[in-house]
Amino acid sequence: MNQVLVNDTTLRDGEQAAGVAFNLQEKVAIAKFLDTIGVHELEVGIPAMGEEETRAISAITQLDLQAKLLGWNRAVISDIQASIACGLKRVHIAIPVSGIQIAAKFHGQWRVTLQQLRDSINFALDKGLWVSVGGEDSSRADENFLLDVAQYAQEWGASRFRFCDTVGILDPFSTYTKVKRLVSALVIPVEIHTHNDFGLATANALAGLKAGALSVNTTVNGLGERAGNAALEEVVMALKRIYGVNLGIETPRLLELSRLVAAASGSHVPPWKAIVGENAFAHEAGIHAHGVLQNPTTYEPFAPQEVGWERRLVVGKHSGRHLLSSILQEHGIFLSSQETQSVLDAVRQESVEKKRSLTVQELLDLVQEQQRYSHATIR
Ligand SMILES: CC(=O)SCCNC(=O)CCNC(=O)[C@H](O)C(C)(C)COP(=O)(O)OP(=O)(O)OC[C@H]1O[C@@H](n2cnc3c(N)ncnc32)[C@H](O)[C@@H]1OP(=O)(O)O
Ligand SMILES: O=C(O)CCC(=O)C(=O)O
Repeated sequence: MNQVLVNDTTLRDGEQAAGVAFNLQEKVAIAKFLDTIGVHELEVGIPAMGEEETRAISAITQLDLQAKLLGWNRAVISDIQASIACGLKRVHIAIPVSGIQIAAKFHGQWRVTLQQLRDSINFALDKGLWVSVGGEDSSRADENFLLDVAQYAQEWGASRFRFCDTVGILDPFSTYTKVKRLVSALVIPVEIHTHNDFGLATANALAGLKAGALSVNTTVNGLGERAGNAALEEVVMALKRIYGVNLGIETPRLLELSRLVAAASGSHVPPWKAIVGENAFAHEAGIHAHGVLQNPTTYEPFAPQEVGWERRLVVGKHSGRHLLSSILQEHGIFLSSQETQSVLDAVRQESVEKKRSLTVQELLDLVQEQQRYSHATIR
């Protein structure tokens, strides 16, 4: 897996998330950031969408980024002309490959579908473009038909084939089997594109890579159609930490990138989101905090700084004496075991009332209050 390339599609599939609409400045800022941290390839948008989108894509193509830039196209010549007009040198041409999609979009006329693909590949190659082909809905396609389309794409001059689990219906085992078969049948590299409808996008992306795909589509924060795509930060960190594959991406900036995309997309990242959620390195529970105070690796898969976080130890409903004492001692407060327990009881009560963990100041206020009224406490 050492040769894996990340082709991030935050600016295309990410932006397809319902309600998400980046402006030109946001698209440019995201592209620059992805490039700066070392993401290898960016799918920057869909030139066929019209003037506003082509202006943003053209602005990105003029940045002279290190990352390779790809425009998404239907198998339609005018789409490819729009990509050329943006200054793109690489085009992705998508074609539906499942019976369901060919029936709905091409009235079941698969020969017409293939002819359109051939014509658009020819057109793009004639214009000197690098061409990738995407099998939309590959996961639901008849497997022999999928192989035929991919082999035709290769024969007609495509340089890569994208296997798409468009509606996210695969699991890692079926992804592995299907992608392996495709990889074995082709000379050109395979790219894996997964969706998160069952929460398996990252796992499936990794399974595709294990099966021999050499390129993976990701989006920052897992943004994308419906339940989203495989998250860049998850794929990069899983490759680094589970498989020992370092892609050369500057991981300490992943949090900053996540915040940039969250702001531009107007979509909050859930606190429990892997890698970039605000609870990813927060510890409240007594047993965990006790362990982390001794040795952080007891409850952390890797150091928070590796992805831009600082560790947080917070007191709340589930905290225990060790954490409480440690925080208070940092503030010069040393309580007896009985006093600690009584502050802990008050912390639990207040956390339930506030429905959150407490700030350090709230904890200190509680201690002060407990000490002031200790004479009134029923023991
Ligand atoms: C799985 C994916 O994510 S695919 C990418 C999806 N992304 C988007 O749709 C976002 C951007 N899309 C758009 O801006 C518009 O849909 C456009 C500009 C591409 C096309 O807009 P419109 O001309 O208004 O068509 P509309 O979107 O209603 O319908 C899609 C058309 O593309 C055709 N089409 C869909 N996929 C393909 C394909 N891979 N190759 C060729 N034609 C295709 C459909 O059959 C339909 O054709 P028709 O107009 O001849 O019936
Ligand atoms: O590139 C393609 O072929 C389609 C990509 C896609 O977004 C999908 O199938 O989910």
